[in-house]
Amino acid sequence: PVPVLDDDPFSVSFLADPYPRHERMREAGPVVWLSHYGIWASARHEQVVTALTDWRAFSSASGVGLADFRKEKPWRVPSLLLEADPPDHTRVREVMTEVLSSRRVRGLREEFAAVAESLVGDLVERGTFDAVRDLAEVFPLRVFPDALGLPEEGRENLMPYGGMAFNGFGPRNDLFHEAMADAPRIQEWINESCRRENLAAGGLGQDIWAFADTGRITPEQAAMLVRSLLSAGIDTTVYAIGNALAALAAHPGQWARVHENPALAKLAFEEAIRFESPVQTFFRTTTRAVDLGGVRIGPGEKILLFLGAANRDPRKWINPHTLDVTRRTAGHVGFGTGIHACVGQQVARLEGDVVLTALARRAAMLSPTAAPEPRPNNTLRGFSSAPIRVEKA
Ligand code: HEM
Ligand SMILES: CC(C)Cc1ccc(C(=O)O)cc1
Repeated sequence: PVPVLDDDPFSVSFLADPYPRHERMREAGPVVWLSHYGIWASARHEQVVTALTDWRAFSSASGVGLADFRKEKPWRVPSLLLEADPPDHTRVREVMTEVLSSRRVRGLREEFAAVAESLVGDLVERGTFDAVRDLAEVFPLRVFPDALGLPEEGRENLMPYGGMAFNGFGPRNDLFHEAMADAPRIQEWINESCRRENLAAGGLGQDIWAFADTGRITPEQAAMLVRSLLSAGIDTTVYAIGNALAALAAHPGQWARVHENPALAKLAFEEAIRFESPVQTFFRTTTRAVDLGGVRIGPGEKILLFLGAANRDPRKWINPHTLDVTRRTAGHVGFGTGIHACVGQQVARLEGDVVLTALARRAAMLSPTAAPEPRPNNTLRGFSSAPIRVEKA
């Protein structure tokens, strides 16, 4: 018989302390039934990877949230990337991969590093600061909108829009409704920001629009692909950098290793994404009856994939609950895997690398001055505050 659990994985109590609940789910079986929402779920690495890899049986086109687009109107026009399957997904993914190529991202390093050095230099001089409010929420909003080519005014709408996108994958709970409170105005600003005339030459937005000139994509698709960058490119890195800083401050032995060898910064960021995955969950919808981990799932059913739990599955990781900046992180699903694997992961890695490198060179020690304040979100795990003290090198 299939194990049945009555957890509400989108409740504030679950989101505030997910790891014991993940453990219970993993131990109950490879696939479980969550009766609260009437959905399937897996918290194990093997089944999460199987579902993400088998896009034919586990589709994104019915939405990657709880809402099934075949049964209810999505809160916004579905993404051409995230909420599409091949063949529709294939061509726009190729364009996005070219727009966010390694060479293009390498070209961002100098500017990103300069901003990180300046910001971190000032904060280390201060001696104590809030890793989230003063750094994790500031740095991405300094560098990414500029890389995109967004106008200066209105950028304060970016995190709230990310809040809509990420809470929008969950049920219509309080987190969802609070995020959507100002939806029409924010969506208007987002749609304006996707228009070609509002994007600066030389930015990633214009790079996308240039593909419309070649006929590879239509102008409508170009606007929607810019919207994808606005949806996915800010809150994810804000939470990831905040999580990395909070985790490293809580593990002084790990920070000491990064400080003595700043080249470890990139690996430390990757391990932090495994250890405290910014993106905790999202869904797939079955297109046929399918067997997953010995459990038979019928067609047209939602399955919730716990990436954060898969990244701590003892069947895959040694000492999964330990932060180890020298760990071999290959195989973590913090950026997903398969055809929808994060197309912006090189940008994310660059941001984490330059921030942690700048700090590694300047701070001999980090220590928390108060417990980090969780910031509940239906999809993202992170903090609204993480006060730390730094000891100058
Ligand atoms: C640490 C930061 C980030 C994390 C943890 C993250 C995580 C993810 C994950 C797990 C997926 C897979 C979704 C799925 O399989 O349904 C994904 C897809 C995606 N990400 Fe990221 N992401 C991050 C940063 C970014 C950035 C900076 C950008 C833009 C520059 C970006 C753009 C996208 C896009 C467009 C997709 C959809 C790809 C597709 O469906 O083909 N992400 N991301
Ligand atoms: C982890 C993913 C769910 C992040 C994400 C959000 C939105 C989009 C989009 O294309 O709008 C793409 C990726």
